[in-house]
Amino acid sequence: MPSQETKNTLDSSLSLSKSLMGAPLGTVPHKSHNDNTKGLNSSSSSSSSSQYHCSSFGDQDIIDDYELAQRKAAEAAWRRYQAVEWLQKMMDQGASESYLLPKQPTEEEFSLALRNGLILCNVLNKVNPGAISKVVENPILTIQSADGAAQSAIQYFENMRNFLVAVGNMKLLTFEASDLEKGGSSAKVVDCVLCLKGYHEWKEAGGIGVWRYGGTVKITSLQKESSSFLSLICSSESTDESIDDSVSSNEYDQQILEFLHISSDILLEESKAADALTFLFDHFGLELLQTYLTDRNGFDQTPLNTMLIDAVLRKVVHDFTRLLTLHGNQLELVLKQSLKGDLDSVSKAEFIEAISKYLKQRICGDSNDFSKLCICGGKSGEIQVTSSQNGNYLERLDHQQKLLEELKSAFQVSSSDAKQVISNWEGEVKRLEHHIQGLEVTSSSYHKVLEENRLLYNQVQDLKGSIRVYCRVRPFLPGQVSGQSTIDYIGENGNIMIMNPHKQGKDARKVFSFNKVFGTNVTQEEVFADTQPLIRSVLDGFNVCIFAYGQTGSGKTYTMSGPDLSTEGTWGVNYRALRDLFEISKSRINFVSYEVSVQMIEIYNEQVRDLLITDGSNKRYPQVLSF
Ligand SMILES: Nc1ncnc2c1ncn2[C@@H]1O[C@H](COP(=O)(O)OP(=O)(O)OP(=O)(O)O)[C@@H](O)[C@H]1O
Repeated sequence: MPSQETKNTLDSSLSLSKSLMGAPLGTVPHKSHNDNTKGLNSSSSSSSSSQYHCSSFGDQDIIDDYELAQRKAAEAAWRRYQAVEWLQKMMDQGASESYLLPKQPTEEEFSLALRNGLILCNVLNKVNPGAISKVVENPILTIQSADGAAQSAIQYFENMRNFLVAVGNMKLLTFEASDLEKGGSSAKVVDCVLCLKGYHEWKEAGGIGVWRYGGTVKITSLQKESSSFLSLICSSESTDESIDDSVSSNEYDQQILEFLHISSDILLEESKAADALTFLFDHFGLELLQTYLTDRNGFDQTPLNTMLIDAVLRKVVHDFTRLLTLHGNQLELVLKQSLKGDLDSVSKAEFIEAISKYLKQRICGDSNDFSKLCICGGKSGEIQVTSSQNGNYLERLDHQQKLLEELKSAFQVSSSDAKQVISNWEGEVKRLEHHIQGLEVTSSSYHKVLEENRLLYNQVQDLKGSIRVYCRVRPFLPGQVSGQSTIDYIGENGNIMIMNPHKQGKDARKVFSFNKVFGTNVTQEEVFADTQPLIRSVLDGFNVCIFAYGQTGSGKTYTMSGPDLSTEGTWGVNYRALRDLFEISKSRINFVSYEVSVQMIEIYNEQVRDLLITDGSNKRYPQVLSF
């Protein structure tokens, strides 16, 4: 990096460059200035004193010239630093040749380091792999001294020649091998390196569009002897040459370069413009081709051959080029008119304003007048076709625009409907959620109540007595002699008074107590009513046993089974109990799963008999007595 003082000098040089853009051209410094980087600090300070000294004498021209020369020297050094910085960056860290190139070399150091061509060839091979197939590696002698360099002249000449040929083939800025010798123009070498750097950066960025060095000129072969504008602005500034009147044209070119200084943003815009032109050609050029190929004269079946295809393609390109040329000419005419033909003293701002004005005119007035600019082989008919096609496109575009609007409004209606439905559903879901929560609360409280009820219910059953004895009085059977009944009295509290007609006095009557006594006229339903609550207790997990006891013919079977199974009204306790059992278990099916099994046995004469046996064996179980 330059020292602070040097940097200040460079900065001031740059700001001077800007201020020169609007300055009258042709001012030439009279004093030469030796471009020595290491002498920049001293030259900077000495120039300050000189400037002060000269101005005290009032010779402003001399001051300006000297200042300009100083600025050019600083700028040349700055460019050289840039070139060196890039070369060092491109060389591998620790490469043998990297130490040859100091960070801020003098012009002589710069030339000496590059003279053997080794750095240049290796860097070029990195930018463009394989550009130089063989690089002669013999750098040691060249750096020792100028004599050493001479000893390896043959080797480095080969490198340099290969480098210059390769750079020339790439259409980049080049220089003469002698420019690296004493008295040569190292500035050209710097230009070549910076040109290579620019090319490398463009390639690294993807290589989009057409690469132009400095944003002004497409690099082709550089004609040194050419005095054309292009070659002039391509030629390098020679700050190490003596600055006198003979280089006034160089000064002029330099200032033009500064005037046309184009930033990287504009380069990007240029690239976009190239893309736009490609799009334009794809869109209109190829449409033009289709128009030419459309059959209008009944030659649809005419076979095409390479020659015809080439001719048609050439015509399309030719017509398209003419269209662009017409635009260019029109632009030139309008600009000249706008600038009133006074092109000798036009400022950049005026030129830009004229272009803006032209653009506005095109947008406001002429943009629809496409037919004027369309060239279809000079045939007015084709122009009309293009105009009508253009009209059709506009109609179609309008139609599609309307359809699009309709679709848009339909979509908005559907969208709002959908939103309404969604919001309704959300409301409904919330309502259901609320309802379910209520049901959950009710359900849980219901189960609590149910449990309480179950406990209380069974407590009641228990309080009624875990063992209950009921007495049922059988009526006289048909055909029985209806003599006097021994039943004297049946009380409500479960007492029954039995009368013995064969006895007298207090022994004639005896009172027996039961839980309840059923008279002769009691129905099967009434008898079961007292037993029924116990069935629910069974399903609540309590053990219940109901059995009938009595002498033969007393009515046990009648009470427990009933006289007629086909008549539900006469069903006894067993059937009614089973019916309730199934009904209650069915009502609890969502909460409890029950298994019901039935066994029917008879104990008679101290023998147990299975009454549900179906094989007719009349099986007995004397061993069951053990339970
Ligand atoms: N409450 C009643 N009302 C009308 N008839 C009855 C009643 N109880 C019993 N009977 C009748 O009395 C008769 C004897 O009854 P049942 O067969 O039920 O007696 P049992 O106690 O079962 O006799 P066993 O022990 O011999 O089997 C039957 O004809 C029956 O229909």
